[in-house]
Amino acid sequence: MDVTPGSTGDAGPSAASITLEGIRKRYPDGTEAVRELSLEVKAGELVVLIGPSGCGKSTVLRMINRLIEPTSGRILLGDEDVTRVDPVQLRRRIGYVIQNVGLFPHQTVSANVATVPGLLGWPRERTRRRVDELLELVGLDPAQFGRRYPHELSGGQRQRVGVARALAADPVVLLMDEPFSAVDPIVRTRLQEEFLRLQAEVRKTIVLVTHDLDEAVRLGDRIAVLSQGGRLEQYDTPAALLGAPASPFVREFVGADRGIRRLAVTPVTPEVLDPLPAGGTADLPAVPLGTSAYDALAVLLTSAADHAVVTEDEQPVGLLSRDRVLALGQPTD
Ligand SMILES: Nc1ncnc2c1ncn2[C@@H]1O[C@H](COP(=O)(O)OP(=O)(O)OP(=O)(O)O)[C@@H](O)[C@H]1O
Repeated sequence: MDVTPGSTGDAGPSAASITLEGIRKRYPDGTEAVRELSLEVKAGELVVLIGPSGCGKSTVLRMINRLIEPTSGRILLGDEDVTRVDPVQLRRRIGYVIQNVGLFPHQTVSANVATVPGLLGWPRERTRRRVDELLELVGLDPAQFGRRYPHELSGGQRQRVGVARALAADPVVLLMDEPFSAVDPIVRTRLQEEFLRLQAEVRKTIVLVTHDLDEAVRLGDRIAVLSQGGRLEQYDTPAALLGAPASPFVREFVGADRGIRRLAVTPVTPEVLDPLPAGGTADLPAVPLGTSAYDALAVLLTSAADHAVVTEDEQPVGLLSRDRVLALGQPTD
């Protein structure tokens, strides 16, 4: 697999779809961690696995890179059955990021990021260029951080090195198990935002496990909600999941404040606007079209107005009432 800068700009050869076909995992002690799960992740898509503790999320993730062998079922990367690939070779093509990063403590940041290129036998100069490129991509200056050791970094910086290391050999898939949970909430939000920017650039196929519904809603193109035994309760976009939970289990799981969460993922669109008043809109607060309903509501509450004027290219296009915004948070089921 070649790693030419610029070849990572779309979901072409640098990302592969993942298909789970009726996978099952029964541990030797008889625990049925995953009874039967089928799921398809498109190339370049970020899918979040979420569900209560012990429902089998990590087991599913680790079956994809064969750290855990499925008891039965098939897992395809693109159209290739992973159970027929040598597991060591497979793992070099799948980036894996875990909660406490798992950096090698006695190796520098650069050496950590160079791990997989080293295993693949890349020439030294190519590896060096790739390491610098990746450190820059995750927002760490190679000259400043490349020679440090993991203990000389903050938790957030370590996390970024973990992501850079996972991306080093341009994997076709990235698996992330609670990647942001070891840092405090403020750093966490910032890392999530940076990560979304990074994903917009590299467009990997990503499967991410989390306990945190806000994180799932913020990051996921689609969210798979699992219950005990790896049962798939719902597989949907964040807005659809929050707007129309498919079962009482999902409704309870997404919780009572889902209206607020829904506002955060619902943009203000022309359909919800009222016509502009004849008398002008001079005193009303303004929000651009496409703003989240959550941010629009915040503007209305802060200005104590009943309406905001919605703009496109700074031109007023309609009026948004507070009632209309609140209605956007109502479930559709
Ligand atoms: N090696 C093992 N042997 C036996 N049972 C196991 C093993 N590993 C995990 N399990 C069990 O399989 C089930 C699923 O575990 P898994 O770690 O996949 O869940 P999870 O959803 O990732 O949990 P958490 O959110 O708490 O990390 C649990 O009941 C767990 O106790």
